[in-house]
Amino acid sequence: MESTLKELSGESVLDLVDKCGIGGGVRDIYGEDRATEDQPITPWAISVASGYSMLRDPRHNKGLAFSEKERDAHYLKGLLPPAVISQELQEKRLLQILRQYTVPLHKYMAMMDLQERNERLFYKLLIDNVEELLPVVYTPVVGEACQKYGSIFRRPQGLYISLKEKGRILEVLRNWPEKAIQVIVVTDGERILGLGDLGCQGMGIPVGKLSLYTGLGGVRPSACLPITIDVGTNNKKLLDDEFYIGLRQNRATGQEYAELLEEFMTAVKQNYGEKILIQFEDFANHNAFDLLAKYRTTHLVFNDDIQGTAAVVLAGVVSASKLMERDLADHTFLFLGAGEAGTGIAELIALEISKRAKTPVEEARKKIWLVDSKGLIVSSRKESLQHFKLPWAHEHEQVRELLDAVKEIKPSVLIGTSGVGRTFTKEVVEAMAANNEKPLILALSNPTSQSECTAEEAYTWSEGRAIFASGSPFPPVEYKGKPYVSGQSNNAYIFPGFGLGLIMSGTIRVHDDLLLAASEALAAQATEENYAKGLIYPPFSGIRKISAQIAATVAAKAYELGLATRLPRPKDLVEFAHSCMYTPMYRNYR
Ligand SMILES: NC(=O)C1=CN([C@@H]2O[C@H](COP(=O)(O)OP(=O)(O)OC[C@H]3O[C@@H](n4cnc5c(N)ncnc54)[C@H](OP(=O)(O)O)[C@@H]3O)[C@@H](O)[C@H]2O)C=CC1
Ligand SMILES: CC(=O)C(=O)O
Ligand SMILES: [Mg+2]
Repeated sequence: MESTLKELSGESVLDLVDKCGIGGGVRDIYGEDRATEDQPITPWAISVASGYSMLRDPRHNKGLAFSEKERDAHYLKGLLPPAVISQELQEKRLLQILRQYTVPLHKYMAMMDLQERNERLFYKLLIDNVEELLPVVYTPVVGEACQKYGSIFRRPQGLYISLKEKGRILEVLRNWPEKAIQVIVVTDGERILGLGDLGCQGMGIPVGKLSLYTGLGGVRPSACLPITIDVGTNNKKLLDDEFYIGLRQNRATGQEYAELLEEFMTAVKQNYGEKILIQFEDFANHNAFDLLAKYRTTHLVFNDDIQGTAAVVLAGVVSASKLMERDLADHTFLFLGAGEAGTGIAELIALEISKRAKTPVEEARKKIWLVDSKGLIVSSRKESLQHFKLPWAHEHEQVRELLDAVKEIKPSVLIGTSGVGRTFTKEVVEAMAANNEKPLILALSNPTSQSECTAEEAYTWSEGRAIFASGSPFPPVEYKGKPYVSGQSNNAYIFPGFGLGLIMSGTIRVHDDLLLAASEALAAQATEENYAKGLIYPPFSGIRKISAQIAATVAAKAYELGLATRLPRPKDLVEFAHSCMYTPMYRNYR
């Protein structure tokens, strides 16, 4: 292997491991990413893959793109029809097939089949057509896929850890075939998008998020591990469903739950080391905040719903402020929904305002108001509020309805994080438009069915004046003959680049300043051209470049804070980020 790597890069294995492995960094010990398209690489497996097994291995399979030489050398003759076609042509054919499906779930299933069959083609298709395919492998369609996961189940993806494995979690982790894991996305399935408790069927979410780690952030697929922790479900419909794939019992809670999670967190570190990144995803808030608080000082963890969402929304608000010609500190914010996303965003906005104005964060919080299922969060409710709502319990009389809260508080920014669809009614949007020349309205709940309002509603009810973005995408809208393109305010803008930045710098802990850095990097990517169209985020079509910028900015901040362990610090972090990114082009096999 050493000579192969030397040929490829002119460096020894030790040089490479030193550069990319020890002390963090993206490992490329097989030289796959360094090889140019015309340089041959070895298709490493436990043994050299060949013949039929090579065709069945999604990491090496190229289908009809195997050359004559490769077919000869790897015992593929006769296993493929005679035609040799390029990856580009394969991509064209697949796109045509996908576009023929009229049912979105069928597109999702076709994409999952492709991922299982030919990994590089899957990622090439996704990267080249990200705006078209993001809604398929991610929200909204992944939501429906999770709801029907048992019925559409074909081959298992990811690792399932259930209560049955208590006491043996390390053993289960070791069953996973890849050893050099760098990022885990884990859920317990209790709050899947805005669809509630989907138990073990939440697996679609870590699988989808990790596809984006690779497609959008360039983290090697073999370094990604999706995990679902199955402690049961309280979803009666699923428990009664004969095709349900999870444990058929109500959720474990309290000590039983905490012990399983503790064993999991310990086993992950034992198996993969200190620098394994663990992303908590779609846990219910009664566990999410506690897990984050418990493990943020001992593990490299972050909660995407609380922290990733906060970074992307802060970036959107900063961009929108330019369009609104206002300072961040001059806004008044009102949230519908005071859970993970709502309070996470609120806290990061307050932190940014306090840093900019050099005022205490408590002062900055006073301009931010939240409404939960019981109404406006006010100080007279303090006795019964969950701990994460307490900082937002300002002095005010009780207000039950969102519309009344909008009229009383007169926010310039309205953010929906309730998980309940159609809650930004015509009256609510009209009230926002009555108080603001350009109201900023963010309907963040996913999937589309749970969006607080549609793009069309936001533009029509505000007479074309709203600046609007949503968690799941909406098609362009025409209002009074004028086209309106809305943005997608989704943590997918942040977590792939954020994770890459942590990994490539060997960062050992997540600090709030890293989230602020990621947010700033994203906001800086929005251009005048985007603003002119009313867009507060750059389009997803440029996401790999955006992710590299985010990764570099996050890594730079991590070095500054002394949290990065990959030394020496690369001089040009943007260039380093690009060089670390997985590219999905086929490689030639010797
Ligand atoms: N766009 C993005 O990137 C992201 C979007 N989201 C979306 O945000 C939504 C919420 O997620 P998350 O914060 O984690 O969920 P949580 O369960 O933590 O919070 C939901 C909040 O909404 C409140 N709520 C529920 N129903 C109503 C109602 N009818 N009126 C007013 N408030 C209500 C709840 O009130 P109470 O506390 O009283 O129960 C709670 O405060 C989901 O749909 C999710 O998909 C989440 C993360 C990222
Ligand atoms: C986007 C996301 O993370 C959510 O809706 O939960
Ligand atoms: Mg989520």
